[in-house]
Amino acid sequence: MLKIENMTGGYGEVDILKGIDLTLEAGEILTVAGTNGAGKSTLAKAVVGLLPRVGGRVLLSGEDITKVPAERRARTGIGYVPQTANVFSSLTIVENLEVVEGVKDRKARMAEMFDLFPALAGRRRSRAGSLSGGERQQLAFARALMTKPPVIVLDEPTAALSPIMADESFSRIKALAGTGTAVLLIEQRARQALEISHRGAIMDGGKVALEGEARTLLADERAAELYLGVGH
Ligand SMILES: Nc1ncnc2c1ncn2[C@@H]1O[C@H](COP(=O)(O)OP(=O)(O)OP(=O)(O)O)[C@@H](O)[C@H]1O
Repeated sequence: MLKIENMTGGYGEVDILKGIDLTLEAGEILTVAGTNGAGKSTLAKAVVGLLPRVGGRVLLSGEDITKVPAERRARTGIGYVPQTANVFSSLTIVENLEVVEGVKDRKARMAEMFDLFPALAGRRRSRAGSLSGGERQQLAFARALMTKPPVIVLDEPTAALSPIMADESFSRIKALAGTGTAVLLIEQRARQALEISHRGAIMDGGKVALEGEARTLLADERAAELYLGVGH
């Protein structure tokens, strides 16, 4: 579904990404974990088309989309929920969903989103600016799902959430993958993320330091010691 080949790039002249190869199948969750500054968010931006300078290739269903602008990627295939939820604060929840472009059968899709995010359903006429951080994150997630993208990139979706809300978020992500969506999941809560993932990649210094089946990484002592933290 998604193939990243020898991806390099950064914000200026310096390469933050130093040759990343990753693949993601339909219905698969791939957790990308790693130390602060390893380049996880930069990788997410490169995949969705928001990094100023990118080398290598990104293929979506076999099609080279490396040069496709971010807006078109968003409309046709790759949903993105950035670290800081991008919602329109002055618009209501419903309006935030109404303004997403490229949505087929909008009414039915909005109903599905309210089923998936009951907390939003109860506040549909509230302005996004009045929502809690967690609710805003859910709204950003719902906005990204409106077009039914085959691939979704989530940049630390649980960062602003309480442990209970994070659990809910992980369940939702798992259910989403169960419907066939491919999920690239960047997470600080690496252990929990790997527990719902099929595969994992651990980044260090702009490269993939370790990659494999999620359960293998969870059992890997070196991964645990260096990257997954004790007690997480
Ligand atoms: N907008 C930017 N302009 C210039 N450099 C940036 C920008 N954003 C990030 N960087 C740099 O790129 C490197 C990788 O940052 P990135 O945010 O991708 O790491 P990360 O693995 O997501 O870390 P974290 O877990 O802290 O979010 C860091 O050295 C950072 O300073």
